[in-house]
Amino acid sequence: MMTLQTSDFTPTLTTLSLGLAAIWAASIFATVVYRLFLDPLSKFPGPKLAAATSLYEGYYDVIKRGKYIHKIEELHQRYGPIIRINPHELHIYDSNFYDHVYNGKGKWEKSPEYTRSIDSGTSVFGTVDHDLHRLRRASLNPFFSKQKVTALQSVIQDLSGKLCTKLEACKGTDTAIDLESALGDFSMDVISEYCFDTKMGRVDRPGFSSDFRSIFRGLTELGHMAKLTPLVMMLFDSLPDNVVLFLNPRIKMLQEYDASCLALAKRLLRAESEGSWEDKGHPTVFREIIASADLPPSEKTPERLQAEAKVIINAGTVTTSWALTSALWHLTDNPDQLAKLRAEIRTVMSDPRHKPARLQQLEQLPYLTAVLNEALRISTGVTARSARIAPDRILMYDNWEIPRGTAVTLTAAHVHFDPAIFPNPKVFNPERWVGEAEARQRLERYLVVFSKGTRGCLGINLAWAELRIMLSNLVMRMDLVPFETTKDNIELYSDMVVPEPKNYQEPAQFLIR
Ligand code: HEM
Repeated sequence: MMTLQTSDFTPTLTTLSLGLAAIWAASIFATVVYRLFLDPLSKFPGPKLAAATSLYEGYYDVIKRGKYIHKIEELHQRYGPIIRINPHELHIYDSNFYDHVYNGKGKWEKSPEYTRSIDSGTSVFGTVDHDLHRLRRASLNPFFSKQKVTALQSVIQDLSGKLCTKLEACKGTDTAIDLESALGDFSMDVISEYCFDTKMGRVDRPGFSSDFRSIFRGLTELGHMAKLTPLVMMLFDSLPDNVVLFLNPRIKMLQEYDASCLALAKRLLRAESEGSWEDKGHPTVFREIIASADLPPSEKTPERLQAEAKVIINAGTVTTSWALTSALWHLTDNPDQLAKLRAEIRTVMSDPRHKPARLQQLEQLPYLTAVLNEALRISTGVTARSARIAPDRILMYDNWEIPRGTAVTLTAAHVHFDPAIFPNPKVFNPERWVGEAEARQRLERYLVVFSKGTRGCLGINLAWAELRIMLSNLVMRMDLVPFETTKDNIELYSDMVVPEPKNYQEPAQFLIR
């Protein structure tokens, strides 16, 4: 009788493996050949390696930690104002072209490569399709209008007052405060109370040992890897909660927040279906979505509401707290500017502890606006490239025809540091925003920190209200003195979705005097 030996299989398995490897290599070869010679984007300048594979971008962003933003600038100097920076994306370095791509005219989609680095596609932020985005955004817009923010300013005032009182308790002590985290706690409390009528009580907690900075900055670490392959986020999302917690125990706070958003969404949906909805007079984002007559039931599931809550809190906290931290560091570094700012605020706030100024008064102060414009410019908000795609038309840049459906980006930081628009761009100079209305408006066109157009920031009015109220209360109530903190803790060094300074492991710390 014939016996079957393991070795009888060996040639077959080897042949099979080799065959598969050959098919895989051939498909990669074909993809590269297509990208380099046949793809409509192949006519655009740029390094061939970047056109052939996303690993080129990955090297700068994953291995060298968020440095593609600077490499792209270098590539523009070599190849010109429009270049292909990865197999699917064109990048333009021309501040005057920003609002040709980021605007509200015609259909604009987002690129899935970008959105998947932050969101699974269920929230307004992560929506790729133009029409679905319009529908989702329309239900939220009224809630974030200027009128609504002005009406709900007491939420911001109360929390700002609480944080100032807590900071004042450290006056004259040697407690060094991680200001970004303290301000992050404030922003998170504002958003959860303003948007969801839920108190997180982060400012109320004793002490300043906040987990805010490590959590939110840590969240962006996966972003660049997720851009390279969808598998990263799929894997991360499919991990059970306790595994995620084991890998990063600090994430607990966000898990609890996610769970409470889901519970709240379920409660409200149940109340709606039972007709027991109790109107407490404080609108919430969830209620706006549930009440929207235009959104179909599939848009009102608890999971969708939860996704919206998550993205709003993520988008609104690190950004606002970083802009404030940057403003305060630069002001302490420029005592003349701080004195000028205080003199202006004093005209509407003679007793900061007991009678803080109203938002409408603060909005009339030109130097306060100038300081914040400059802080927003130099701190630059979001560093991630957010591509826009015109799905139905050819775009023109100079004599270049950009095929329909192509991902096109400009980088906000390149505009904010363009010396032709902002001379000495690395210098904090609020004075550049003071002057004739016409010149100021011209300059404001280039402040793109909130992006522009249909996909621009949803929370811009809320952000401005927080910035004005918090900065004016802080500078009028105390002196902040940087502690072991230099520009290396503040200046943009890497793009980790949000700006990251060189000394990113150490927070910007301040003593209170
Ligand atoms: C200084 C503070 C802020 C800055 C610099 C900022 C910046 C931005 C930028 C650049 C975008 C566009 C991103 C993209 O193109 O993909 C954006 C979108 C968004 N922001 Fe803000 N943001 C700030 C505050 C806020 C606040 C306070 C909230 C909410 C409470 C918020 C909620 C959102 C949402 C939901 C989106 C997505 C909008 C959409 O896709 O329709 N942001 N933000």
